[in-house]
Amino acid sequence: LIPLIALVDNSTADSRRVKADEGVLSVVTDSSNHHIRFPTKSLELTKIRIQGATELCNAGEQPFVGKVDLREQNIVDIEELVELCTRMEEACSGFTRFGFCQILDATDNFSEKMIVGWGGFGKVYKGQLPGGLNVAIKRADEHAAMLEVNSELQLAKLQHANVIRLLGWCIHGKERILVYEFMQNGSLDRYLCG
Ligand SMILES: Nc1ncnc2c1ncn2[C@@H]1O[C@H](COP(=O)(O)OP(=O)(O)OP(=O)(O)O)[C@@H](O)[C@H]1O
Repeated sequence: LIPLIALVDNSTADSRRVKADEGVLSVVTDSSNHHIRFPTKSLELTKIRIQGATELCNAGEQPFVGKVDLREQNIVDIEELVELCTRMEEACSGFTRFGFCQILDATDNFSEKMIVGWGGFGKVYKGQLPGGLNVAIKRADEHAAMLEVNSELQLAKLQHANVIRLLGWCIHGKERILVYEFMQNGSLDRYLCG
């Protein structure tokens, strides 16, 4: 499981080499632009640098050794992915960023039996976090347009007693996942429409 992590700095002529800041892994991309070489084994890759900008994003913790083929990992466009992560970090600041492994654990590997509903965004799974908290995990369909993810996010940012609370999010490869508090009593439409 390789996450969406890259240090890609196109801001200078010798853009292939990305310098490390404190706590940030230094990587060198090869000429095909599809590989990222990790000069050393890192067990604590926690941040990414984007386009030479100063801001750093949490990028989860993953072990990496040597060379990673982004295409094999279904990460087709690393820049898009990095940009998406940045936007999510901005849009969802204050919300937890869940690791994909946490999501897999919580949903028993997206088991069918954990599905509680299906909406315009995609399937909704019931999950349980390690502390025992029940959550609703919304997994965007592969074809779900970015528009839907964004509008879901706009709604999620509303903080109100009568609006389901967004707890966090996860982006992994092509996966777009939102984690909400779980509503034990089901959907309102069941009460309204029977
Ligand atoms: N937080 C939650 N807790 C419990 N169940 C949920 C939660 N969120 C969604 N569900 C279940 O998943 C179903 C689909 O929800 P979702 O919000 O994705 O779509 P919708 O609002 O019903 O439709 P649309 O996305 O098309 O507007 C709901 O009808 C409900 O049964």
